[in-house]
Amino acid sequence: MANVGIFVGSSTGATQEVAELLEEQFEGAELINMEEDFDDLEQFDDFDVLLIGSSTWGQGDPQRDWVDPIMELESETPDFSGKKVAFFGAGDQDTHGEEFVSALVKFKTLFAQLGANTEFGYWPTEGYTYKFSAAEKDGKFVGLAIDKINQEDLTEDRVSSWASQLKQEMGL
Ligand SMILES: Cc1cc2nc3c(=O)[nH]c(=O)nc-3n(C[C@H](O)[C@H](O)[C@H](O)COP(=O)(O)O)c2cc1C
Repeated sequence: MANVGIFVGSSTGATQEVAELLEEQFEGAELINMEEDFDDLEQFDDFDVLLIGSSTWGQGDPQRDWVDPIMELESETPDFSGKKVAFFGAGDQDTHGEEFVSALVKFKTLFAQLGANTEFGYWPTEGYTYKFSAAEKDGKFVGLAIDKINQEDLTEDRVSSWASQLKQEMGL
């Protein structure tokens, strides 16, 4: 099995919870919390597969623990060609439905610019009610959208189906 690294930024634990569920699904995966475990960009080198997790804040912004790593990725532009990358994150489609999980697209754009293959883990928008999401492309989210605040009961099923989908798409 490929080395899977799950990198997650989470302020109230919602995206962290998803990361932990994913860790159970991918045998041998390593979970890196961006606040507690992340020191430098070389940590991405250890993995063939990256699962990148971030909630959305402000006007569709990434979670705060990602701010510095994103700036470093943008300035140092490491070569991520050969890596398979997918994205997940929590949002609030009711109170923040004007930018629901919008941060996911920023990660997808960045990792694609670094040469990674990011065409994995598109997720249906059916079953969500939101006004707008920058993370919606051709009628699908560019990664797994989770809403712990309004749809917590759906989280486990969403995570396990997304994990099965990724295993198939990535050939894991
Ligand atoms: C000030 C504030 C701004 C937020 N902005 C957004 C947003 O733009 N889009 C969204 O989907 N959710 C937004 N949220 C909701 C959070 O993403 C949501 O609470 C999420 O579960 C937090 O996940 P975390 O605990 O993994 O950080 C916002 C919440 C707060 C308090």
